[in-house]
Amino acid sequence: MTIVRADQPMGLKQLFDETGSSTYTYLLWDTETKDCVLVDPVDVKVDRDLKEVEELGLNLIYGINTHAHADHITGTHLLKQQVPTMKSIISAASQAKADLTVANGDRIVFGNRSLVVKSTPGHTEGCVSFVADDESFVLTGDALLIQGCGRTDFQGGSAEHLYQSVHSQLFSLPKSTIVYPAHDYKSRTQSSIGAELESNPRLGGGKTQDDFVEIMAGLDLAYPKKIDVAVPANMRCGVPDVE
Ligand SMILES: N[C@@H](CCC(=O)N[C@@H](CSS)C(=O)NCC(=O)O)C(=O)O
Repeated sequence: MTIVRADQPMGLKQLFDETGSSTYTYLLWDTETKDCVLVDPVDVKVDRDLKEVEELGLNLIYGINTHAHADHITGTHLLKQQVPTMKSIISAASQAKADLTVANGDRIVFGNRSLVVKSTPGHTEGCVSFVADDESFVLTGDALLIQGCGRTDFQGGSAEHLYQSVHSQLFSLPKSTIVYPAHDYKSRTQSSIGAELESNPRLGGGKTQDDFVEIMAGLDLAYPKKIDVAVPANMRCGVPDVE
C-alpha cells in the first residue's frame, strides 16, 4: 500500500514491507529543494527505497530510525553504502550507533523542511516520534499504533513510561494531526490524534495509567521472530557482525 501526498507542503510517501515485518517506511521531502529523508528503512527494501528516491529526483540527506527495532534489521547501513553522503540518525537514548544522535526538542532539517523530535519512551527506552514542521502529521514509530501501541515487554520497555509518553507528547498535538505508525498488521495506513485520543482501546477513551498497565501485562504476545539477530544488528546501525 502506498499513499502519495506530494501535493501537500511536505512530500510524503508511505512504503510497506510485505516480507514479514509489516513495517511502514516513510520517504519525506522538501518539494522545492528536493532534499529528502527516509524514516525506518528496512534492509530488504533498500533497493525499492532508492528507486523511489531516484524516480522522484530527490537527494537523500538522512536515514532515520525511530528506535532500535526488534523485528527487522534497519536499512540505514545498506543505504549509506549506496549513498555515502547520507547520514544515519537515531536517538541518543537508544544507545545505538549512528552518525548523528538526537534528543527531545531537536529539529532534523532537510532543505526548508524539518521534523521535530519528541521523546516517546515506553516501547523501548530510546523511542522517539517525529512531528512535521507544520504539525500536519506525526511519525509515531512503535509508540502509538493505529488503535494500539507498541508492546512494552523488552528492550527497557515500560507501560508506565509509554502511557506518559503518549499522553504528554502525542495526545497534546492537534486532533487533526495525522498519525503515521511504523507498523500496521491490518492494512490500515493512517489515523489521527483525535481518533486515537477518543477510541484507542489501550490508551484512549479516558483509559487511566492503571488501566493501561493492566492491559499491557495481559497481552501475552510471542516474541518477534528476528529479535535475537535484529536488536544487536540495529545497535550497530545495521552493520553486519564481523565475527
Ligand atoms: N509477529 C511479528 C512481531 C509482532 C510484534 O510484536 N510487533 C511489535 C512491534 S515490532 S517489535 C509490537 O509492539 N506489537 C504490538 C501489538 O500489540 O501487536 C514478528 O515476529 O516480527
